[in-house]
Amino acid sequence: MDDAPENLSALRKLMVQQGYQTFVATSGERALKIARRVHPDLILLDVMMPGMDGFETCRQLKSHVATQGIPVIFMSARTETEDVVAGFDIGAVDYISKPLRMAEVCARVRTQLHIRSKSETQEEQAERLRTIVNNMAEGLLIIEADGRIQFTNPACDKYLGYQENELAGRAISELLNPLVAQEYLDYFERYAAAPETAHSHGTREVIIRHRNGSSVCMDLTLTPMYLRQPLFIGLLHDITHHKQSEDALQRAAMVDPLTKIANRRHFDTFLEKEWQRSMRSGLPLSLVVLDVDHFKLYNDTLGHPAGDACLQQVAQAIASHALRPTDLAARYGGEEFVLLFAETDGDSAYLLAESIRAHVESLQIPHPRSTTSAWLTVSIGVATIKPHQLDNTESLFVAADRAMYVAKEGGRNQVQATQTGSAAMEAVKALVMR
Ligand SMILES: Nc1nc2c(ncn2[C@@H]2O[C@H](COP(=O)(O)OP(=O)(O)OP(=O)(O)O)[C@@H](O)[C@H]2O)c(=O)[nH]1
Repeated sequence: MDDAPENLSALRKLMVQQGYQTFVATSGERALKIARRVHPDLILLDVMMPGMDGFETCRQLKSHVATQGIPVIFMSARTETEDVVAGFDIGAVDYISKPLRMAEVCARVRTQLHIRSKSETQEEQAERLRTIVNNMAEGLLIIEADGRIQFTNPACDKYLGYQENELAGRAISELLNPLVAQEYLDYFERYAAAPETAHSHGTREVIIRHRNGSSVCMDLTLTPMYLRQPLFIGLLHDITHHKQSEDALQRAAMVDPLTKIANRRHFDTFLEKEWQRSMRSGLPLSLVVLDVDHFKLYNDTLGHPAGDACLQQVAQAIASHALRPTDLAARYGGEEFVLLFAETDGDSAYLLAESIRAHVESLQIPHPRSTTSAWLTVSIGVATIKPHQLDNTESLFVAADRAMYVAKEGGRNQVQATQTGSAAMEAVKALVMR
């Protein structure tokens, strides 16, 4: 922009020669209009103009959001320091003195365009990265070597229930369990001491404390980075849903579909665990085996679906007696149920078995053709053992089964118990006695 047409045409010619697309204006108003319309990469502004001068034009360019980013170079015969400083204060990027030396104009224009194109790419890149970080589904954390959180993205804040910037400055130990946090801190320290030798920490499943106190299960991928200082980029991936369905599947695999109490597989695992515990503690373990009396007859008389419903009722009654965390009731097969009472001696187990028997009888499930009772009944065998290294669970089952058959033969609807002692211990004792 210049009010002198000869200056304008000389400048235009020069710019066109350099390969720039050029627009000219002889007044501030016209220059503003063109600037808003074509959004040029650079504006050369004459300072002294009739009407709106160059400084005012520049002020207006800078006050308008669409034009404030366009670099302005002043051209003026007024080259006193205060004029030049005033030009820069208004927001110019350069100040060229008149009369113009065209080679100098070209050099200054080239420099400004170069700076602008570079800073634009940097800004664009930063903007792109910001958009990605703010919109990605994964939670992002930047952690410093001392375990302090430097930055979190919105997904991370959302997963963990925090406001924007609320996590910055906090320690990761506030989010993780102390052992896991210490493991990470040790890793950070190792990496900070020798960044070139340390390996990536990879991905692991962690339980993170939500702001509301609950726990969320997440995959945390940690990548070390050296950006003027050692930093750790954490990526959080929510696996709570995945975990829930995994847990549901696992639970389903432990439950008998008909009666909804533990299945045989679960019982065997449970027994194995309690057996080991009992060996360490020296406390007795009692196994109760129950079999529904004349159940074939029940099915034959009332039909298989009635048999199923009856098994469900019996299962619930039995399970209601497994009250302690060390007790477990399970359907072991067909119409056979088992209960484990850990840390329970023979007398207590007998009493428990007797109350289960009475409970089933009290359900008064009609069994029209039973020769034992008008109601459905169960026969129960109890075996108790203080297991030793050389014993196995099999022998406990055999003992309880035998007791159960004694109950069947003794007229059904009764409990029979056997104190097996420890078969292995008995064998050892027998050897010593010899
Ligand atoms: N309705 C139903 N019946 C089952 C199920 N599993 C096993 N049974 C039946 O349970 C019956 C078990 O019969 P038996 O082992 O001969 O013994 P019982 O008739 O109970 O007689 P005792 O044990 O001698 O008192 C069989 O007829 C099986 O078909 C089931 O899931 N549902």
